[in-house]
Amino acid sequence: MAMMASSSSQQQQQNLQSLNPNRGGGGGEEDKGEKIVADRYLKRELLGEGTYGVVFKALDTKTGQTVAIKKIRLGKHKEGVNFTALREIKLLKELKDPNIIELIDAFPHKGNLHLVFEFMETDLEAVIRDRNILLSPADIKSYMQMTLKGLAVCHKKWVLHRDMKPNNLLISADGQLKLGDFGLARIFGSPDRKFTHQVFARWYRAPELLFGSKQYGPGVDVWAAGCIFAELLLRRPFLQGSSDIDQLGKIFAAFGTPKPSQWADMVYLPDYVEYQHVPAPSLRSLFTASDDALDLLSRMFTYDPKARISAQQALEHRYFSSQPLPTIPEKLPRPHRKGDSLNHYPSDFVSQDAPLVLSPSRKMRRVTPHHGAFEGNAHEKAGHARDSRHVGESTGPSGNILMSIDFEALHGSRPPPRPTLNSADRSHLKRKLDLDPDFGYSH
Ligand SMILES: Nc1ncnc2c1ncn2[C@@H]1O[C@H](COP(=O)(O)OP(=O)(O)OP(=O)(O)O)[C@@H](O)[C@H]1O
Repeated sequence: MAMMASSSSQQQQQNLQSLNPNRGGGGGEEDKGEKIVADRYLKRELLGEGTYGVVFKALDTKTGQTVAIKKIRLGKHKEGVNFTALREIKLLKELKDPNIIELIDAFPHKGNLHLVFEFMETDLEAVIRDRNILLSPADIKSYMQMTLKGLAVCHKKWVLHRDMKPNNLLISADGQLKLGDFGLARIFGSPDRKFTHQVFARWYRAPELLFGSKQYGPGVDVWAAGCIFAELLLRRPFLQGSSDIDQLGKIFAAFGTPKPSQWADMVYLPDYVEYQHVPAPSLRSLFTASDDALDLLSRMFTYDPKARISAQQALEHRYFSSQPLPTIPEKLPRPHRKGDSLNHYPSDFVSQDAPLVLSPSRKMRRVTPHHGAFEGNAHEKAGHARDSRHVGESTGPSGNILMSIDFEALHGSRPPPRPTLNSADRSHLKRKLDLDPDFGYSH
């Protein structure tokens, strides 16, 4: 339901005005030029660039509060933000909860939509990457509890996140974790697939999405939260697929290829391809965690989205009521200053023996330009595998999962050798996952 081009600009501004009834003036905000930001928001430094556009720090002169303004390129939405999007933004403004980042304001300026959020000191990715931070089981429990609380509130209102990953889990000065970017994927469409950001989002994607499901639900966020749980335990991203096919391969290597009895609807999904059977190793062989933690993790990683635990049920799991109780947010360890840990990798970062954090630096993630070679759904990436509808058979004599990244195009060099993943060799599985793709990020 795109807004009609003829009335778009004025209508958009009138609608956006309605998002912020406190702001004076009518539909002529763009005429005021730069002042529209300065009228209320004193622009400070650039904080970074994400999937939807740049984010800068600003001072809200009305309240004295420091805020983060996300400037959303309307790009393909040149005809304006559609009415559905406006309704959704309004809904997000009403979504107030201690574990959801507050959308304070929304307004158009110079053809961009500006979303004003409360300013947050750091994010969970920075915490996970900071080698100076020791995360106790109680700390991990606390971060997971806050993540699930935020999710449960949104799911209760039928809002999905769809882009859960550690850098979207922002942390305030008092240690509260808040879900950021909520609902943006639904409002503005899936993040621009040409940006490398998407590559990392894949690591958190649920199997039903990788198989092309169009009718997915809150389970996709719970799966992603499971990946974040795993990442907190391992201190590195858990399932780092290099393509959608490879992502599914890694999921199946970790949890076993799903049997029809586990997920009957799987075969009907649009991009379903058959994988060679791999048995499930025990979770205990992959994670060092309590029985309660592993039980919850396995419920969050349940294949059938209908059988997967909900965010609310997860909060009621005994993991959260058993000892040790979650650390109170103020006492949680955090990096000293935003970005510090990211700019100064400790020497053990490259050591083979140390737990490796394999995602690229934030800088690279923000500004790396289009690399379409990364993208495509499972169907497309299956290539000849799709023709036979049997990935395990079609990927070579050893049955290796198809690798679809053009490393030469990306980095001008061959990728480092990669381990194969659909071997059923349990004893080596954990090591294989550990070794997995440091595919040239440091190039
Ligand atoms: N509310 C906020 N307070 C402080 N910094 C923020 C806030 N929101 C975003 N940022 C910072 O702005 C930068 C860009 O954020 P943005 O959310 O647009 O993208 P991202 O999270 O880096 O990547 P992606 O778009 O893939 O999620 C990041 O450094 C992020 O930490």
